Amino acid sequence: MAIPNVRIPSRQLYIDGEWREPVKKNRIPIISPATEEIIGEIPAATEEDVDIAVEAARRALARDDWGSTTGAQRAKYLRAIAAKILERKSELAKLESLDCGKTLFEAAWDMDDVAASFEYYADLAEALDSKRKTPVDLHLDSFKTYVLREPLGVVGLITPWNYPLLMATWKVAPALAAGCAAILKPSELASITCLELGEICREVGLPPGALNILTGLGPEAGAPLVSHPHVDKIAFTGSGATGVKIMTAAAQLVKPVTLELGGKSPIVVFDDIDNLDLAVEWTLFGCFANAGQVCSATSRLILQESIASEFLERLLLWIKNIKISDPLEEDCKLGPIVSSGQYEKVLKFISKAKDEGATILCGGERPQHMKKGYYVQPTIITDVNTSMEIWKEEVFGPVLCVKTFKTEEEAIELANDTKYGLASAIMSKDVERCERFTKAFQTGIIWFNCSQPTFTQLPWGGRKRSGFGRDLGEWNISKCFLVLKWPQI
Ligand SMILES: NC(=O)C1=CN([C@@H]2O[C@H](COP(=O)(O)OP(=O)(O)OC[C@H]3O[C@@H](n4cnc5c(N)ncnc54)[C@H](O)[C@@H]3O)[C@@H](O)[C@H]2O)C=CC1
Ligand code: BAL
Ligand code: NA
Repeated sequence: MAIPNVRIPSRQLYIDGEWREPVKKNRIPIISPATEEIIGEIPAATEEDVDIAVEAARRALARDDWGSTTGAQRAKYLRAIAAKILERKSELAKLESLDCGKTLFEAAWDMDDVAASFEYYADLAEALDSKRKTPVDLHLDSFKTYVLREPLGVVGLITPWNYPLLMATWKVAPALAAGCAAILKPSELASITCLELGEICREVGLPPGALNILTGLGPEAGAPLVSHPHVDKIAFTGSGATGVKIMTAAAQLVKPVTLELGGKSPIVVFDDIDNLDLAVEWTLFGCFANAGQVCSATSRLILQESIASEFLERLLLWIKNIKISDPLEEDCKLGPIVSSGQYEKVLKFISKAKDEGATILCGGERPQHMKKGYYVQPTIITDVNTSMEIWKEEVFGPVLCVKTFKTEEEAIELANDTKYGLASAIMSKDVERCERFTKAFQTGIIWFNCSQPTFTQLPWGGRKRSGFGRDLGEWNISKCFLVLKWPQI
């Protein structure tokens, strides 16, 4: 099978509209998750570069060419970025796939979503112009006022590796639509396409400093951004542990944060489903898409006892059709885990589950035909109890754990038996029951008879330890990147 060729561009940090070598000249190797070979390198920013980028962002806000733009003017830049993404879609998808190991098919999907997000926030930027000033009637002759919506200022956007360019876009597009100046810090494990976003911004003539892109390590490039006194807000997607560090550091400056921290989401399957195979397909997609490296992956299957054995048999049949290969190969359905560290972590979760007495129904190991690369077989774990680590902790790999239930009450209790609250799914043909679950599920996102479809118009985010704040939708702009004030006139 021919693997498509693509050149990895050599880039510097994107600061003030230009490529700029990191002050300390450090670089980080890019390791292919499919071959374990070094395939390039990215610049590694440190505190010194953060200072330079923050100054560039502040200057952009002070300059008319960015700081005094209307929403309609900013929408033009966003649309131009969307058009360039689509123009380079096939190359960007290949770069994404090479960098983080996701299948080429899924990477191409991501690029469509990236372009659609920029388009969507272009529409919202235009709509902002008429909402900038909202008169409020105080029913008084002596006092008049209005509420003014302004960009929040300089915002730091710290993003993960599972959907590298898409997760960056979910924050960059609304920040620019609102008129903020942004500093994006992508994950050191997958930064290639985010650097290409810098090139695209340069090509479309986005005013210098409006978006700056600092690649580098979390503690060296992310932490100084969080503690910088002139960064007005941090929006973060990633692990709970890093979320806690960010919130703690930001609290010292009373800096607002939004946190999207993943989860351990349930998929509850009732015995009244019409189409067993369709439910099986959604269950597999919900847990194994992107090799399970999805914050909203429905990785706890809660299955009605009466159909459990038949459902599991079908899962096992379907799982055999999942093609595991180099993610750039056509028809690949499951690529590698992003890095050796994450790969080891996933295997450790599986071996701990075994030690705690669970049964590995299938998978659990490296696929024998893949000699190199961080591949893990799609894995189903049964005989799980609620005190086991595999039930409680986010694996971020292709690992599904299963528990059965008899009654609806029991299903609800199991579904909510988690510290997380990002997403949940229910499979049942009983519409009223689905409605009851809408209320019962303690999560921000709820799917009926499917798992994972995501829409740019709808708020994305969690409850409990999955964090707070929302990406996507109009709430993202209004709550994260705009600030309200009112003058008495
Ligand atoms: N919610 C989600 O979508 C994601 C959840 N995760 C979870 O996190 C686990 C570990 O993955 P990691 O790559 O280590 O995630 P991470 O949370 O450490 O990384 C996310 C981002 O935070 C940055 N970062 C790390 N330490 C920082 C600090 N002290 N200050 C500021 N920024 C910092 C990283 O450089 C990266 O850009 C995964 O196994 C998974 O469970 C990982 C990626 C995405
Ligand atoms: N479906 C994309 C959301 C995430 O994993 O962060
Ligand atoms: Na990578």
